[in-house]
Amino acid sequence: MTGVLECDDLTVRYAGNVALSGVKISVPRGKMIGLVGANGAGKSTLVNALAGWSRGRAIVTGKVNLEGQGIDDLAPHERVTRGLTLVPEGKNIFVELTVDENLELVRPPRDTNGRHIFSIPDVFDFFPRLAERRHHRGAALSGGERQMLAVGRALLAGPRVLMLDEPSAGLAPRLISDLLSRIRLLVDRGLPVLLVEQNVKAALKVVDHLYLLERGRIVGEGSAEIMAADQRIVEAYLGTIAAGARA
Ligand SMILES: Nc1ncnc2c1ncn2[C@@H]1O[C@H](COP(=O)(O)OP(=O)(O)OP(=O)(O)O)[C@@H](O)[C@H]1O
Repeated sequence: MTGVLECDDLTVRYAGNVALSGVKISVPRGKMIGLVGANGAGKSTLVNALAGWSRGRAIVTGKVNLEGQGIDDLAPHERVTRGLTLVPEGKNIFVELTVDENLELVRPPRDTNGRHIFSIPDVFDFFPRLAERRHHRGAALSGGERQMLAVGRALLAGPRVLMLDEPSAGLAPRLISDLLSRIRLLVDRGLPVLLVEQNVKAALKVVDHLYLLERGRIVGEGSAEIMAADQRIVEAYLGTIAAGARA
């Protein structure tokens, strides 16, 4: 295994119901890796299992490695301390606090070795809209601004690798491509990103490599170029593009 974050034979069961089965993925240094699949395919189950938590009583087996070290026995907060950062679906901000306060609350990592270090001015450089809204409370932000704030908070924690669970949920198409291209800039600065995305068309524009998850199993993977031509991806997610190309 050579990625910054890897898992092998990762399996998650909920009361006998298998939500994830024998999953192997790798997130290499400086790459953006996409994970797509239909509703209920197991995408959130996978990133949550990597982060060390589950929404219910789950039995998790298999191996998870961060920088070559097994982290299977670590609690979620210990994984965060090691630099494995997840922005979960539904954001992760304090709605009663201002943008500034949300950012100031994040404790930077003690051990900066191998971490991607960002300051609050860096966050404002990546998301200028947040700087304009810095005195507004989380509750007053739009969906896109909340997502930027959630990502900004994750950056301040000094990630080794950043996992994003459907950052585009609820955003207008123009905002989706803007957000994803800003995240791509972070990757180009070296930060490895695992992106769970329902908008496959938008994901294919920014990721290096894509995994396709169906009913808890990885059923396809490849470069963005190869996966954009994969029959299953075209039929399930890019139908209108294919139809447009034929017209
Ligand atoms: N707490 C839970 N208890 C029991 N089953 C669960 C639980 N959470 C998820 N599941 C099941 O695990 C499977 C995968 O769900 P998951 O939410 O990971 O899918 P997803 O691909 O993220 O879907 P979506 O895009 O709708 O969020 C589904 O069959 C779901 O019903």
